[in-house]
Amino acid sequence: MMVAKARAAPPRSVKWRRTRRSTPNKWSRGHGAARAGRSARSSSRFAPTKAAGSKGNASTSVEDGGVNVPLAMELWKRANAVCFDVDCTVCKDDSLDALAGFLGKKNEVEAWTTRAMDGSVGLERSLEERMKILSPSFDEVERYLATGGRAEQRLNPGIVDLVGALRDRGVAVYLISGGFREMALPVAKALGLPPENVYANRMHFSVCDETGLPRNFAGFDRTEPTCRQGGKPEVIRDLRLRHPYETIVMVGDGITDLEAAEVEGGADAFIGYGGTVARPEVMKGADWFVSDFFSLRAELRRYKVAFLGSGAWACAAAKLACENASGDDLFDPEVSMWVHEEVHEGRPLHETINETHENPKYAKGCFMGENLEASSSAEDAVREANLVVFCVPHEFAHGLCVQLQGRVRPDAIAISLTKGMRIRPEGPQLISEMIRKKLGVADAGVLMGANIAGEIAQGQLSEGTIGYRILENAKVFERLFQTPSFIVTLVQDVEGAEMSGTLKNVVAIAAGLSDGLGYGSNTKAAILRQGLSEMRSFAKKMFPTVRDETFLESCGVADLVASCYGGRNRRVAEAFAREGGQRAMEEVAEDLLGGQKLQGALTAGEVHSVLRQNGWEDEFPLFDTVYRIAVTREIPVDAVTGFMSSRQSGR
Ligand SMILES: NC(=O)C1=CN([C@@H]2O[C@H](COP(=O)(O)OP(=O)(O)OC[C@H]3O[C@@H](n4cnc5c(N)ncnc54)[C@H](O)[C@@H]3O)[C@@H](O)[C@H]2O)C=CC1
Ligand SMILES: O=C(CO)COP(=O)(O)O
Repeated sequence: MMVAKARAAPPRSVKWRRTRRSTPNKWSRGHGAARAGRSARSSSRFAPTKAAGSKGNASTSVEDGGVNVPLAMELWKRANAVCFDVDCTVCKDDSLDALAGFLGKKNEVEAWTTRAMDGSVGLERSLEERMKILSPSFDEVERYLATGGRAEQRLNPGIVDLVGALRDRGVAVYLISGGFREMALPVAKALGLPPENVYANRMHFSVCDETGLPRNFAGFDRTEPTCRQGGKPEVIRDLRLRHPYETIVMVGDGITDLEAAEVEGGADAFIGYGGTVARPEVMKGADWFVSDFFSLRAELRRYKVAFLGSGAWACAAAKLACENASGDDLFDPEVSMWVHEEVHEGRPLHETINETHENPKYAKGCFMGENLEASSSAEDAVREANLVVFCVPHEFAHGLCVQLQGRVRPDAIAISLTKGMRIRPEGPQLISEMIRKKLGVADAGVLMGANIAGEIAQGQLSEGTIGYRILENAKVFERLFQTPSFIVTLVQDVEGAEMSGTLKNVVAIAAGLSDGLGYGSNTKAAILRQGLSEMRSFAKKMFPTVRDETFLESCGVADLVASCYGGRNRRVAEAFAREGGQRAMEEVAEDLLGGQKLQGALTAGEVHSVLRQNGWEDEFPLFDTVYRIAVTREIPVDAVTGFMSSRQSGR
């Protein structure tokens, strides 16, 4: 939650800015946010980066940076309203300076503009002095606007696109100018903004008695807040009263813009713009200082995706994500992937992946896309990510989460593709829950479903189910994974989806045993039926909120069918049964899977520990049987159909 603004309206002197308070909650967000203090986090993205340099009439070389870039970026991405200053921000020049140039009074006026913008005199005084010097007639203003002052030629590079992008995603855009409406309205028009979104001063003109037409300058409207110091925050406070905006960001080049984010009810973040003039006081005080609008555009709503894991499913899912990320403005096109380091054919695996964009050991033939960047460091892979896709075999999940504690952006949202659970003395924990808690991410859902990796890598039609808590986040992941051949459905049942995906691996072992024994379709159907029933009961005992309907989705019955006919658990169990259960299932898996990991046998052991702890073995005869055949090997392989006799005897 946001903390209240500590500072009252700033005094006229510029000195207050040097003693800006430092707020401890670096990552807070929401309505009425106090601007945060300097960030303790540092990363290549957040550290000041060299910008292309100042543009327009700027003379200083500009560095991007700011006192709290991560928070400002976050607020920028979630802003409901953005207020732009006009002169030297949206526009390459100051309209009064330009009008002065047109009237041959440039030097006198410019000196007063600079004094207002760097804060050495109050805005009202500066405006008064400049207008005294200019004193334009109505005709002169009109002629200026029709010639040198044409809005289209005054706009800074990138602003039209930026405003368009903001409006496309439903962000309200306002112009708040310390200049005059006469100059600001054509600018608003050029940006496609309605006049009511413009806050600026108004000129008065005397009226010719004979023609009734406006003639000479007769002062300006002193009731407009924009004509005085503290006027911009006043406008923003007023916007908040009239609209339910949770987050408002101010963008500008001057002290009066910075001030808009310094007071209670003002903007939640201030982005300093140095593309025209880079003012040292503004650079010093801005939450985020940029030298052009392109960096704001690039950051807008961009999700940076990182995959944790590089096995068969991780690679097939990354292929979907890379395809979408490269063509959808919502995402940063570069997708990073953590690769558990190993040497494959004499080379570090991540190097080979970076060269070929394919994982030759775990997902041969699955070209993920040129935009995939593999790394052997999990920390590096997630550093900039705000979308984390977790897909490691479940036995490695806890270790990886511990390793990454405090290394993931807290505003990140995660999705787990891992099928499995964690057993603790106090009971089972969903992997998604562990991710949320250990990694400290804002939300974690799951993507489950009938997703045999090789088939998805080939582009065969498949379905997936996203189990979510927060719909908005699920929609982002839907957009990341859905393709014409991978159809995603959303269910508000993380526990149901994740438990289904986890438990079906145990049933798939039973199906493989049945295949290995040479039984036909009827026996396998009985295993699937019993398995589905036990999956549902177990899931509900663990998590009472689990919904029956979830088992009818791809993550339920469809995954069960796919895995019991086509999966690795089935295949390994079949081979195990053919050998008469002579070797441990892990050994058989090692022979057959070339390093890929079997989840079903481990899960059978984990599920059994819960059954034993609660005395539930009899209620779950299939799960119990799989454990005794595949894990402890205490009963023969052909006991797999024993659950049928237990039904007969009413067990
Ligand atoms: N393969 C599939 O068709 C599907 C798999 N899943 C699930 O996805 C999860 C990941 O499976 P896959 O991507 O298929 O992997 P995989 O089984 O194909 O490959 C094993 C992965 O584990 C990594 N690894 C080995 N030692 C490790 C260690 N000490 N620490 C961390 N990682 C290590 C390997 O580098 C490799 O990336 C599993 O929970 C699985 O059930 C879900 C749907 C489909
Ligand atoms: O989860 C899977 C399919 O949805 C893959 O299962 P296997 O690990 O048994 O291949």
